Amino acid sequence: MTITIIGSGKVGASAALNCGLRELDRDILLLDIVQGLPQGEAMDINHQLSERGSDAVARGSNNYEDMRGSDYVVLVAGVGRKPGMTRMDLLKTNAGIVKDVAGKIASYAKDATIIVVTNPLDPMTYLALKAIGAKKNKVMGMGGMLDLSRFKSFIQDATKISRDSIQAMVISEHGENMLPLTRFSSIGGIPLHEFISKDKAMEIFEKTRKVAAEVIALKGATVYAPGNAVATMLESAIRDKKLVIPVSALLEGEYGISDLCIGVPAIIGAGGVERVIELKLDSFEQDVFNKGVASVKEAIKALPL
Ligand SMILES: NC(=O)c1ccc[n+]([C@@H]2O[C@H](COP(=O)([O-])OP(=O)(O)OC[C@H]3O[C@@H](n4cnc5c(N)ncnc54)[C@H](O)[C@@H]3O)[C@@H](O)[C@H]2O)c1
Ligand SMILES: O=C(O)C[C@H](O)C(=O)O
Repeated sequence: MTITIIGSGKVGASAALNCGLRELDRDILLLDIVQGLPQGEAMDINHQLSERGSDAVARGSNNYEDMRGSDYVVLVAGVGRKPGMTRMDLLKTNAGIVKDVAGKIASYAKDATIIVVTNPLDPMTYLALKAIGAKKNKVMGMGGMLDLSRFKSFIQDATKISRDSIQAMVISEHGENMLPLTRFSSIGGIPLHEFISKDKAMEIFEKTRKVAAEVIALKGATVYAPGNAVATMLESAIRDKKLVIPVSALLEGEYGISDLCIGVPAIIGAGGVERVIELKLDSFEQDVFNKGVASVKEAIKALPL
């Protein structure tokens, strides 16, 4: 079995390290167009893995043929946003890269389970799915899983209760219309609203939506949490854990939406996206979700399909 990570920059390398630490696979292949980068990252990662007793081995390559027959592929090639930009501002540049990489995946690992990370996440997930010609359950975007980790960290900050007891959900666009669902979040199974006021919940809602831009303004990119989020999704698929996590998935009637990828809760197992879970949204939540759908729909119109 092989996990191939296409794009060995900051997030690709972090994803490889997190996969290695969890020993999700013995063979982790890092690919990139920059000579030396994936090879150097693989060496550095292996030095840490050997000290941690993990038998996973990373290798680096600039040759797409090396990914032939990979079972899991992470597509994280592309540019990141600069301070002041939205993720959607990357649409044109990254669509070209994702289309090109999707062609390689179609040639060498068409049947793989694919996790898309490149931004803007929801349109890129849709583009990859269509350009690869993969089955819809085999392609999912990583966005909500990362938003969720931020949301949980703000809940912990507000309540000072163990992160282990916090359950939360974030859906909709991984972008300007992100929807942290305070109503579907809980601590120890007890609704979040028993612990924090409505005002505090609203404050956390806004912080979750904006915090990635804050990290980018401070250090240039988000790195560790995205790498971990990718590994959590892969772990659920590889170990058939059937975690309920938010992923960008192709909707075909769920939430009244068709032919569009957007963040929704789903069961992730050996079959990939095994089931999309539909939630009954209230009017405020539905309004944000509708805006997310409209934004992704508009972006899809501009894709090189
Ligand atoms: N979905 C999310 O939650 C999430 C989180 C973090 C970052 N991202 C996105 O992930 C992408 C990568 O971020 P990063 O910080 O790792 O960027 P980075 O610049 O550090 O790395 C990107 C890498 O992609 C490589 N690349 C470009 N074109 C390629 C191609 N055709 N084939 C192979 N490799 C290619 C580059 O050489 C570079 O090494 C960005 O679009 C960023 O916005 C998404
Ligand atoms: O915010 C970004 O541009 C990167 C990524 O989507 C994130 O949420 O960390």
